Amino acid sequence: MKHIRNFCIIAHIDHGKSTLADRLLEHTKTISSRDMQAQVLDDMDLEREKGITIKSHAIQIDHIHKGEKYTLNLIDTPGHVDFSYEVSRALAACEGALLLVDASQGIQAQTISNLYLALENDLEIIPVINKIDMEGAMIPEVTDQIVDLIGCKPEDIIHASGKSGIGIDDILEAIIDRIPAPKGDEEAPLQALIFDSVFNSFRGIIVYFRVLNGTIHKNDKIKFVHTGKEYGADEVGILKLTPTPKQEVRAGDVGYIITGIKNAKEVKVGDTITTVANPTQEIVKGFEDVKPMVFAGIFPVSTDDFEELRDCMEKLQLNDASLSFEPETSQALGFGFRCGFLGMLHMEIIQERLEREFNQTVITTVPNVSFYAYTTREPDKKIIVNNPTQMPDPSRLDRVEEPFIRAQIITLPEYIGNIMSLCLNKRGMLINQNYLSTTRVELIFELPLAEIVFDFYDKLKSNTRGYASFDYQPLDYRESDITKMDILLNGDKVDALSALIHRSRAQDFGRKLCAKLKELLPTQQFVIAIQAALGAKIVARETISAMRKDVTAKCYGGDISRKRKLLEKQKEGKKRMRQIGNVEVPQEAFLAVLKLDE
Ligand SMILES: Nc1nc2c(ncn2[C@@H]2O[C@H](COP(=O)(O)OP(=O)(O)OP(=O)(O)O)[C@@H](O)[C@H]2O)c(=O)[nH]1
Repeated sequence: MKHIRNFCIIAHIDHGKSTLADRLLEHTKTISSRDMQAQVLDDMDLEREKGITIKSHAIQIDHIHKGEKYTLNLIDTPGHVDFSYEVSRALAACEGALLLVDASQGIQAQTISNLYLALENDLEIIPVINKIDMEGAMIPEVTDQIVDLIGCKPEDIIHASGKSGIGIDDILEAIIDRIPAPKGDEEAPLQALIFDSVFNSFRGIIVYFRVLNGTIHKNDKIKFVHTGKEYGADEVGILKLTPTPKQEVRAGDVGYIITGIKNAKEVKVGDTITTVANPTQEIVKGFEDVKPMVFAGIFPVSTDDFEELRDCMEKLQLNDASLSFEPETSQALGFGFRCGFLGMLHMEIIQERLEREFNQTVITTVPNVSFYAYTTREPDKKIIVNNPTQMPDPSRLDRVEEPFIRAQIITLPEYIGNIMSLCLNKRGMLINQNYLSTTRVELIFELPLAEIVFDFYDKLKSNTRGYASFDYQPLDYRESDITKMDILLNGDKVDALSALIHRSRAQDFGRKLCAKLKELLPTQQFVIAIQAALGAKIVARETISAMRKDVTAKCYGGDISRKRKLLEKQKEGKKRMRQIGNVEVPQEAFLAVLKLDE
């Protein structure tokens, strides 16, 4: 165990984690140059296409240092704020973290939040200034920022470039010298923490764990403490580039196990594995349950596929413990699921994974945050509203509360004005303004979550020409004037298009939404009236006149790749469309809220 080091790489998004991981793997010959490809750990197609890490990835590196052989378990983690739950789980399996800071960008919002997560887990931090090969590298400035932030000495900071390979030896040496070896007793009863799992169509369910105490052997009879279920350890092993079977995995190490688990629900991330013969008395402290930030419905395009969709969602949940869902019925869309996501990017990824990995064609409905509502009859009883249809009728409604967040924005002083007007426009309040140096300022705002989940990040970027980073934490619930906006097509209310909105915005929102729907709904052989209503009051109206129908020309508004995708989908025989009354509604229309023009 003296020769094991478990570490992860944490950083703000795009500061170069995956590229640095590639260099570490290459340098230690974990991957031969023949197998090497850029961002080798990002093995999902989606990760490669988007150039972002979505999942944490574990891999074992063998490394000889001063004549002794070491085993280094590396866990690469995502940088985007939507995936910080992945990061916190990865941290629990490590004793140390490389904290990368891009030399041209300096410390950004997620550098700080990920650092705090690492410190909460008592990890040894190795600060690294990365991308020093870049022309815009500001090494002295970034050094000062890091020294200020973590209170280390300038000489503790390693200078590196994942691109050109500078500093890789120094990093390997620091991992071995500075990160403590794992503690634990190989002879004690088995205690292994499940930190991830995945459904593999050939092998079944693969569970990833970190052994804290004891040893897990092939063919051991094991038990999951939380569920109480017992299994045979058909295969145990370690995580090389591909899973590599072993006779045993000992305390301190990271590994995988394959058992005959059939039901995805039996595996819970954060659960403890022990043996039936010599069970541990202690449960490892698991992970906090994730709190979803955004809710939306996911419906099969054809109602017959509901059970199949449920099965796929359960399998996907194995690999993404932050996804939550429960059955929902919509008048317009039939049976589906109300799902909780960590953010909009997460929602998009889930939809894409369902389509790519599980071959499902789904419709996603208007996302909203979770509100609390109270009725006049029972003013103390909180009703959780994750779906506009759960909002009590206005005549019974006492009050509504909405979630607020604390946002931290780091930017250049010249953009303070733009950011102030953006945040005030989003019903935000400035709480603090703090100069980190003469060229960098940190702004703290309190904002309603509903105002930031959809397009805030994009707006922030465009208002600051990219010179702002952003992170947020949930704060509390505050009373607010939230109202339900209904959409009617030819006089029929379409529940899947309803939205919850602050009253001050409602009129304007209704008008824009009707205009957008007019663009997105295909013209049909009859007139379609689109109306927005607050209670019984119609606040906006648009009309689509009758015309001969041309599905692709109208509903995808000229976006070629979307159009091609639609055509492909149609070839497969399933359109992402729903017939509501006599109106055909394409997927895009359900998400029209996200595309409203300012
Ligand atoms: N010049 C230079 N560019 C780099 C270096 N390391 C990474 N990059 C570039 O920076 C971008 C982001 O790198 P990634 O390794 O994908 O960053 P990441 O932190 O893993 O991103 P996420 O996982 O999505 O958070 C890519 O375009 C890389 O080519 C470096 O050392 N020097």
